[in-house]
Amino acid sequence: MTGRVPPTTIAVGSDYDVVIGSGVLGGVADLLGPDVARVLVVHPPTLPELTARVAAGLEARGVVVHLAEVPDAEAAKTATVVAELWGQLGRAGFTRTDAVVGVGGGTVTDLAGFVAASWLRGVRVVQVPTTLLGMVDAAVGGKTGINTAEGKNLVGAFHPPAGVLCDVDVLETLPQADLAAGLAEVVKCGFIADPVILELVESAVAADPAVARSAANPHLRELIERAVRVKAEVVAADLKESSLREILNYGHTFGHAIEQVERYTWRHGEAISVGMVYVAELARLAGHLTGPDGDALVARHRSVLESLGLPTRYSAGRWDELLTAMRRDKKSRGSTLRFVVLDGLAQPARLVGPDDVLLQAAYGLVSRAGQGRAH
Ligand SMILES: NC(=O)c1ccc[n+]([C@@H]2O[C@H](COP(=O)([O-])OP(=O)(O)OC[C@H]3O[C@@H](n4cnc5c(N)ncnc54)[C@H](O)[C@@H]3O)[C@@H](O)[C@H]2O)c1
Ligand SMILES: O=C(O)C(=O)C[C@@H](O)[C@H](O)[C@H](O)COP(=O)(O)O
Ligand SMILES: [Zn+2]
Repeated sequence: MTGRVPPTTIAVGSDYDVVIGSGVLGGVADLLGPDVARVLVVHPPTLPELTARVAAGLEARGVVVHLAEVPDAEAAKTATVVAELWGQLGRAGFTRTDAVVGVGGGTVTDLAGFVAASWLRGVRVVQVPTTLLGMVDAAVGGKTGINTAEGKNLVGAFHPPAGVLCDVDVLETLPQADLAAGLAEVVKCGFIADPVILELVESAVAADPAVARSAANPHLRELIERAVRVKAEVVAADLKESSLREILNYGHTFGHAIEQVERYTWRHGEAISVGMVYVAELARLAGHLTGPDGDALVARHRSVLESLGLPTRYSAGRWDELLTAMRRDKKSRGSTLRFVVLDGLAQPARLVGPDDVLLQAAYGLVSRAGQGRAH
């Protein structure tokens, strides 16, 4: 895929680097610092070989490795799992010079980051994302967290990693649906900040739609780098989401609600795909997207996402549950819902407290009786 291309390093402000390339996994030990004696490697059950490679690399540098296998996917992001990992760290005597390494998709990097943020009030974490979504989004930016029964990512901390290593070779084994889910967050970066991303996706789809949705997408490396650059720039300016960072949450108010209502049986990127179409429709109804250009931009959301095999519709008849979940969105202020919308391509804005009639009308435009993930 990207075999001979040298690694690219993208700095997140002056805090840490995201390294993207082929065979970059060996860099984990260098990011942990000279004092580290113990490392907890948090990993899913699906990646035994990759985990063993990371562990062997650390052991070769004299580090004592403790492996923590956690449940796959969203089941990892629970208080129960966090408490188990705290127990493991305590029994092994982890001190402030020791560290956590997250090897896995976004669920693992969110969990590992939160465990590192909370242990002894903060130890070093190095993130080794193994999904496209983890590389372009979850592992970058220091947002860590877990879910509670009441909603998505309701408990967490801002805890930037010491570094992020994105080894693009590992994407070869990623299931196609997970690759496409990662592309949803890449496309998000295209709509909020970097339209070249959309052009690259559209040209790959025009050449071969099946290839465009796979790790063989000829633009994949550039897409990863562009999405990471968008995120790095935003996060460097506003780590704690006082304002600008909210744009990375485009499509997430409705998307997170779908995830919760569906009890996390939808992939995050799939839910965010529908969420982006929802908020594009809402922006049009609320007068943020107007005229033929506005119509075309809403249509482009559907065409790009559907061309990648991503869902753009959600079942009808779930409005009350969705609204309850949306009210717990972190962008809400009191009982006022706030959405990231577009005033145009790469022109993010905020929609504050839209009328319930508009909210529900936008739902009508993305829902169809009896349809779940179908387009
Ligand atoms: N912190 C943030 O800023 C941020 C940003 C975006 C998303 N997220 C979170 O990320 C999570 C979604 O992450 P995800 O899409 O990576 O899902 P995931 O972590 O569930 O991984 C998807 C699936 O791929 C498998 N997998 C991982 N790497 C693989 C590989 N190389 N080969 C084969 N299989 C592999 C996993 O075992 C899992 O079954 C959500 O919880 C979301 O909330 C966080
Ligand atoms: O980094 C951010 O900020 C984001 O919002 C990126 C999102 O893609 C990501 O899903 C994030 O975890 C959502 O955060 P939340 O604050 O809405 O839980
Ligand atoms: Zn997301």
